[in-house]
Amino acid sequence: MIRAVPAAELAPTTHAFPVRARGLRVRAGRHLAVDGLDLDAAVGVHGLLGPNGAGKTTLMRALATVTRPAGGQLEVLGHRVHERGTDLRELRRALGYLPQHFGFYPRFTVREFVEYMAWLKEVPRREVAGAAQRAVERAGIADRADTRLKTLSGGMLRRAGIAQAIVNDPAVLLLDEPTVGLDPEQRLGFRDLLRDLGTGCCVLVSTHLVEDVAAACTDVVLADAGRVVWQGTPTELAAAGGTGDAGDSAAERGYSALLRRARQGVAA
Ligand SMILES: Nc1ncnc2c1ncn2[C@@H]1O[C@H](COP(=O)(O)OP(=O)(O)OP(=O)(O)O)[C@@H](O)[C@H]1O
Repeated sequence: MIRAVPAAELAPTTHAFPVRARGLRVRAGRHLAVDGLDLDAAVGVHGLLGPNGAGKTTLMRALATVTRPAGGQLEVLGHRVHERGTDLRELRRALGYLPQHFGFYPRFTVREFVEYMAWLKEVPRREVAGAAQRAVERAGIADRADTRLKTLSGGMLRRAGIAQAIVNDPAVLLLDEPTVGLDPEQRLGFRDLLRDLGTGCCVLVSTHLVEDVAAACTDVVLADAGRVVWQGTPTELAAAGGTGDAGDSAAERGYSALLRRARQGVAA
């Protein structure tokens, strides 16, 4: 007898939450910079906000599998990152990561750099050139693709960093302060790119620019002292503040109010 195979069994593996953390702890040096963090992140754009030292970069590094968790659970695309012995190679092929500070060979051109990263991500050899071209176009740096990295401005270098992060069409994309150094026009363009990327990918973007999050993210994650203290939509963020809260916009006032309430809750 022939059994009808449900479509779900034929579909590629999908995860309701490509990123799941429970009680996650991650060290930065000797300091527990992430300490008891819970997070569920679905496909979409998640804006990670929080004051200096909240643990955003340390969380990104754990998600990127650069730093092993010190405790708790972290699952990325179903891979149990917290477990010793987990083979992370397959997961790394499906990740894109723009670190806060990234190293590069200054004599490489943008294209060479992006192709090199495609090769490291094990993009099939015959697809590397096309994937790199698409990535530099999406990141808005195609016209400088054959320029050496060492001659680029800070903003252009950031774009090259974004191009290398998306060259493998990642399922989880981690962008640590991607708008640093971008001028206002570039930032507006970057918001469009974020919205576009978030349609099929779980994007986590850390930034201090509350306005970028309000404009381009589907979800806001507020971190403080190594934990997620609030998660909601940009509309909910904007509605959380009042006239007495610090900030130049509704989103900024919401940010101030939520952080204050979280700290009062901790202190109570
Ligand atoms: N190598 C290290 N050794 C000791 N402490 C560290 C180290 N790196 C980071 N820290 C501390 O860990 C905490 C979290 O740092 P992290 O860089 O993750 O925060 P962040 O939210 O990304 O901050 P920022 O917004 O300033 O980038 C900070 O208090 C920082 O001083």
